[in-house]
Amino acid sequence: MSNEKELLESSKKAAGYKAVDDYLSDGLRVGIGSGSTIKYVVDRIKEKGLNVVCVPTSFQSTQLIVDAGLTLSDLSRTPSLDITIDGADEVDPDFNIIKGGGGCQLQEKVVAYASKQLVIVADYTKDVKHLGENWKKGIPIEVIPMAYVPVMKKLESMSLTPVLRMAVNKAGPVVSDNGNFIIDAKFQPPLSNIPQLAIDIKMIPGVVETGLFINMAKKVYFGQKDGSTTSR
Ligand SMILES: O=C[C@H](O)[C@H](O)[C@H](O)COP(=O)(O)O
Repeated sequence: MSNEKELLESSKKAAGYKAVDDYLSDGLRVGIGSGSTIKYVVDRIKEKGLNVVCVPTSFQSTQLIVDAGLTLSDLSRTPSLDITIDGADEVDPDFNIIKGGGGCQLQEKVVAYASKQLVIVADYTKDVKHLGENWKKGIPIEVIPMAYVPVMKKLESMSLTPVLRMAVNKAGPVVSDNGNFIIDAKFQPPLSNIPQLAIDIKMIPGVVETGLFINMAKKVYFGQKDGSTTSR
């Protein structure tokens, strides 16, 4: 691993460990987010031997929980959660968040909404003044397949630049855990009125969910290069 990659990994680990240490205890019902930082949350839960019930937010998250030997549940059995810990692609000072770099934003938002609180864990590159400062891939938007062309046209009329997310080791588009497509709506920062933009995108017929998480997280941990964490 290059030095920069190592620093990034240790910052993810720092954030994941700190959130578990500060927020989790035996008996809690916990939403487990998705992405590379969440791996460290699961590692820490396992390391501490915490007796928690885990509800996943993706296929990847389910695998992490199962592989770690933690108790797996779902929203049918455990519809109310004490807390969800999840990653982020970017967080601005108003706690507007972009998620969905891994295409998991739909289940992540459903699980976060079922939780009393959402705690975000992220590396130092995600801590920004304006959304789009470091994250250049746009706002991930999950759409039903038959609607993707008109949804893209509508997004264009909203001054966004939509791109259908393509698979890497498969021909054609990425298919989400829910059988849908993902459009990445690129934008020129800074965005204005992000809460309204989130509503406007969500209102387009065919859109299932957006990766804009507004007013959902109250606490964010950013891992730093030296292995410490900052929070807000
Ligand atoms: O779809 C993916 C999720 O929203 C992730 O939580 C987000 O992309 C951050 O992932 P990572 O921890 O790998 O940066």
